This record gives sequence, C-alpha cells and structure tokens, in this order.
Amino acid sequence: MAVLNVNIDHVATVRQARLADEPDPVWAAVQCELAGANGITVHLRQDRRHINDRDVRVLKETVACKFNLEMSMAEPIVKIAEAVRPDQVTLVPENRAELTTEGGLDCAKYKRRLAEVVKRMHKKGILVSTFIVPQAEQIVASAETGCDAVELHTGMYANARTDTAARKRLAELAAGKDLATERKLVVHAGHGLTYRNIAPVAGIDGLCEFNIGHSIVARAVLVGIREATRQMIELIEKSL
Ligand SMILES: CC(=O)[C@@H](O)[C@H](O)COP(=O)(O)O
Ligand SMILES: NCC(=O)COP(=O)(O)O
Repeated sequence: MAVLNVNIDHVATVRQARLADEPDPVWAAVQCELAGANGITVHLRQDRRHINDRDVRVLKETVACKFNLEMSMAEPIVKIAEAVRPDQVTLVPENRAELTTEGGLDCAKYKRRLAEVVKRMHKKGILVSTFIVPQAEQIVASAETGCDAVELHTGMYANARTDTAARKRLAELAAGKDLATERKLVVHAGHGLTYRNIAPVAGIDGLCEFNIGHSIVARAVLVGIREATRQMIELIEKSL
C-alpha cells in the first residue's frame, strides 16, 4: 500500500506573498501528520522562493513522521542537508527561471557528482532518492550510484491532454517501476498529482510513496489542510 507525503512548499508560498510570518509551514506539517500523512516534503530552493532555512531546521525538530527534503546537488544546499540530517533527501534538477521543477534529474550525465552526494548523505544516515523521468538509463544510474529510491516524475502523465496519451504515460511509469524494483530501488512517484488524476497512478502496484503538494494546499484553502490530507489518503488507499 502506497503512503502519502504532503509537500507543504505552497503554504510557504502564501507566507512569502507578503513576506510575513503566516501561514507557518511548521503548523501545516503538524496538521498533515495528525491527518495521517506518512511524511512531510519540502523543497529548499536555491532562490528560497518559498521554504527557507529556518523552516527546514524547525521541521527537522518537529516532524515526527518522515521528513523528506527535496534539493538540488548544489554544494551549499548539500552542506545544509548534511547539517540538518532529514530522514531522506530527494535530489532534483533546479532551474532558477522555472515555475516548478520541469524535468527529472539527469543521473546518467551527473553520475560522478551523484555518487559523491549519495556517499555523503549515507555517511549522515540520510536515505537518498532521485527525482527522475521513468527512463532506463536514469534508473540504472540511480541504482549504480547507490541510491535507496527513485521518485518517478508524474508530470508528463498529469499534463497529458488525451486518454491515449495518459495511458501511454501510465505504461511508462509502470515499466519504470518494474525496472527500478528489479534494481532493488524503492519506488516513489510525484509531481502534478491531483484529486482528479491520482487514482490510475495509485493503482500501479509497487509504488510505495507519493509526494503531493500543490493540489493538497489548493484544496486546503477551501476545506482545511487536515481534511485535504485525509481526502487524498482516502483516494490513494481506495485505488489499489
Ligand atoms: C520535485 C518536484 O516535483 C516538486 O516537489 C517540486 O520540486 C516542488 O517545487 P515547487 O514547490 O517549487 O514547485
Ligand atoms: N516531488 C513532487 C512533490 O513533492 C509535489 O509536487 P506537486 O504536487 O506540488 O506538483
């Protein structure tokens, strides 16, 4: 059965819209956890557009479930992860001009840097996942560099315009999950997942963890974050 990590970046986006001190993502994390979330995910971007260093430090102290830090492999950010020691890091590509994460991390191209970061994270007892498109060379590079998990990028599925295109993307995700499992990687999935599109992905047997953010925070504005988290968990659990 797959579990849900709630990505609370966009709670911080609302705070940063006024450079204020509310809403506090730390308060949101507590509510998600009380609603049954398996984990809390945040992306500490180099431009600090939403989550900041203080959030990451306080979340490390307060999150009792899994704390998953999404981050690029830029050296200053890697040093922060070493100091904070989240339960897991998910390594992502990052482009300052993007609205959100666009593609997957090119693990094959940056294999040497990836192997170094994996070693440093493991030395601190941190699990490592890579956020990748479901392609064989990315899965193999993640396995060969000693990663514990991969997060398959569901953005192309989420953006599919037709049922045929969505089915093709789902088949790619399922095949990626099979290969990653064969390579002894734990398989996560996320990006662009919503209350409307979660069911077919959550129906793929063997996916262990979903990271979902924007859609849950958007719903939370209307129904509260505990209820929004609860509704998403219910959909995931119903789909298998
Ligand atoms: C890696 C991923 O798919 C997302 O979590 C993304 O990195 C979140 O970043 P934003 O919240 O800035 O879109
Ligand atoms: N890695 C995906 C994630 O954490 C949340 O992505 P989104 O649901 O905000 O698109």
